[in-house]
Amino acid sequence: MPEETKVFLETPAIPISGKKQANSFSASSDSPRTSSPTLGEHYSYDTIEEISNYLLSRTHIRPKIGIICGSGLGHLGETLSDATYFPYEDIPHFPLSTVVGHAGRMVLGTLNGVEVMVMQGRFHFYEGYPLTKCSMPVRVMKVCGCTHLITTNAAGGLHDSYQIGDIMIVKDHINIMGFAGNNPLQGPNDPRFGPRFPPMNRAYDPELIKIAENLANDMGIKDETHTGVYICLGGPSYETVSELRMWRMLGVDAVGMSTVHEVITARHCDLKVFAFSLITNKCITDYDSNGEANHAEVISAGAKRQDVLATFVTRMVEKINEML
Ligand SMILES: O=P(O)(O)O[C@H]1O[C@H](CO)[C@@H](O)[C@H]1O
Ligand code: HPA
Repeated sequence: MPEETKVFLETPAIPISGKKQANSFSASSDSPRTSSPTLGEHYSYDTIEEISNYLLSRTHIRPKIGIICGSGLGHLGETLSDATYFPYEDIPHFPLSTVVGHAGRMVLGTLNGVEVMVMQGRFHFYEGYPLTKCSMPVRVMKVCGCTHLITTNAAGGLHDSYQIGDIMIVKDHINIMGFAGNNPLQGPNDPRFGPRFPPMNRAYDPELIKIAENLANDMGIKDETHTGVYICLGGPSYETVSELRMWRMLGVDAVGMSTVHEVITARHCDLKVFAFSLITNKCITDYDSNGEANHAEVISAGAKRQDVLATFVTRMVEKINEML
């Protein structure tokens, strides 16, 4: 019997309570209550294991790479072979995706022969989910056996030279929500995930950044690919002209409402991280402009670039797989 099949058969099926907790902010019974309005429900290690076992007991895929698809970028999940699809509403303890362009499914399958797990849709703070909940699936990836996270997003291009459809490889972020006391690692720390005070320099793996830059060159998209700094704002309102000018002054190249909490959670549990933004709109930094940021434009820019992005991610997955 192939080793993979054996693992599948030997993985105990975990009884599922069937309880839905989407949009529920009450503390779970295995967590201490806190008075923080941003902390909400705490996911214990046991709960994360329960979710992971639910997924692994229903597929023979044993992923080493987790992928999060940003707004309008979920098409990648359709390109997997040997795929099992898990709608979020069927996964115990999972929130629901509420944003257009986020299908709300976890997919376990292979990308060019490499076993991966892909989130078609992520969770955002502005949906009403605390950051611990938004980034909980990253811990599920870790417990499922992943060693690497590729996280993608749609973002507004703030750097003058960025055009719609460009890719920005993320080299660093500004955790402005953390400045305001909102961090996904807030609350009790379980050392089985990671240390109380994880470092965040080199959060975006320098070797993976180099590999991605070379890959962009090989793919002939070097001129449309940049390496820059991402900021996650709380949303859902887009930014004012003054806010954008301020971020630009502070060294921000692309603006979004996601990713940073996922990366913090991933580094906390020692996943290697690669992230990129698709520039879906140019940030409006001119008071006289009649343009307005809108989500339809974001989705449509994603749809136009879905094939290039799928190739970019698939080839990154192959490169990472060679390093495993
Ligand atoms: O970051 P992703 O999920 O790609 O989506 C981006 O697009 C939406 C705004 O149009 C926001 O959710 C922003 O974060
Ligand atoms: N601002 C914030 N988030 C975004 C944007 C933007 O311009 N575009 C896509 N996500």
